[in-house]
Amino acid sequence: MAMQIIVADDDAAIRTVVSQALMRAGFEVRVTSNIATMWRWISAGDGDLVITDVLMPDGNAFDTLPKIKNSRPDLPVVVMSAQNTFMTAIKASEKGAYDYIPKPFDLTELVSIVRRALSEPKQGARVAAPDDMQEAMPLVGRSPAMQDIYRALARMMQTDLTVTITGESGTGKELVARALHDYGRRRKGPFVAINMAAIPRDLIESELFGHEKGAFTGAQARTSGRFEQAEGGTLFLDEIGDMPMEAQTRLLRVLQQGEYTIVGGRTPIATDVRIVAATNKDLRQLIARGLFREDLFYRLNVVPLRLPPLRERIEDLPDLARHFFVVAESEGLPRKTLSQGALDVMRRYGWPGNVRELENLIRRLAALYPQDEISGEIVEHELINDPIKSPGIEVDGNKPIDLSGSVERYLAEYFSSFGEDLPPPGLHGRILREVEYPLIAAALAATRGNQVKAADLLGVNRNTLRKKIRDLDISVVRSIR
Ligand SMILES: Nc1ncnc2c1ncn2[C@@H]1O[C@H](COP(=O)(O)OP(=O)(O)OP(=O)(O)O)[C@@H](O)[C@H]1O
Repeated sequence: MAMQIIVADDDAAIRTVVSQALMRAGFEVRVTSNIATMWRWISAGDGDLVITDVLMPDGNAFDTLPKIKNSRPDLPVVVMSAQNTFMTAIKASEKGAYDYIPKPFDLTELVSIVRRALSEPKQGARVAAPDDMQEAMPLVGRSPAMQDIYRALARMMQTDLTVTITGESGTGKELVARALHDYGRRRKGPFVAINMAAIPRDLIESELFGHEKGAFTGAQARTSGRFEQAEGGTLFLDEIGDMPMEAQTRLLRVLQQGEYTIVGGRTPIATDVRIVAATNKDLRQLIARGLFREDLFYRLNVVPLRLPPLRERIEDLPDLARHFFVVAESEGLPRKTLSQGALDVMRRYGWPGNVRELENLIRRLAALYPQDEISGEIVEHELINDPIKSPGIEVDGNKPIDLSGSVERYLAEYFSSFGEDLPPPGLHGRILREVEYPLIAAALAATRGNQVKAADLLGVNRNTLRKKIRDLDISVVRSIR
């Protein structure tokens, strides 16, 4: 006997195309335009699988999902929605949906999801997570590329699988790692992040695994490592490509055996930590050059997740820009919008610094311009003057650059742009940041990203430099030479 699929959607066109595709694939189909009828059929024991829209005239399918899971735990429910956000994908998964498909969708894909759901062994009800999720949106963007990420994340939330996130700098790798933790089953445990590129190489092992008293010169007491701090939670290993070989060997052992020894210690310590790694380097290339262990790569790359650069999902730009303006507003900056011209300029731009660069630009626009609507010219001006992208300063004629004079002129213009009003508070910090950012970026560029040399050049302590790089959100690109 043919399997029966219940299709619920208030859009008649969708009901028609979906049921035709399913019937062609050999299924029996029943359609309805509302939740009440869908629930009546389900509670009567009808249907082998349900495909449902989220918003319907008589309610929200997410509210009915727990009821369905309760009365028929084995019945797979596929949720389709036009509200293609991170939260929809996560909610579908949390409420026990078998899968979530963003609209518009490909019918062939829908049919193959249905086939897969019906052929998989029944797992019974998944434990629905407590409904304490905030509706705050951690990830913004509705492009097809981000939809793929959301669906992958929704599936991985329910597992402890090791995930490696690749993507250019500023694409949101750390944010994704946090979302995996915050909405996953370890959300009650700690999230500990460690950036391999920001810690002196010879200290990485002891940072990660801790050390015994006297393990090396300067080790005055037993110290816990990040693994211990992340127990029961998630450890985010950022810039994993920068991990020294010895630390890689220890990490491999953790992944293979679930235990490690602290530096200078003997007794293995069992650990329960989910690993999420990230890199903006090509690990396969590092393997080829003998800088990364191949066996570790395979252990880490259980679930690879590639975050596309912003230029490959430029349709997300308006949503992202709006989001960052709202964030700026919540920090006390005035509300702003972008003109069509501004959006056009931004769409044409390449965004080498990805979402982080956009975020910084929006913050500058919100802080520095009095206009409510930002024009294309302003954006163009800001992008040309981006300290990171224009190392050479345009000097007219042979006039020497007078920094104080320039700042003075800038401030005069800035104040006058507010007319009778004062600029938003926090001016001191903002101006120093504006000066400090290009200064540090220039030092890093001149030393090809070598932080030791850059610290020397600037005459600051290495740790101070590291802190500033972090605080100012400067992306350090190290060139190999
Ligand atoms: N999809 C997104 N929605 C909202 N904010 C985002 C998104 N992606 C990135 N961001 C923001 O952009 C900034 C950079 O993101 P993040 O630090 O996660 O990038 P990254 O890939 O880890 O960068 P790096 O490789 O340089 O460490 C952060 O402030 C983050 O909140």
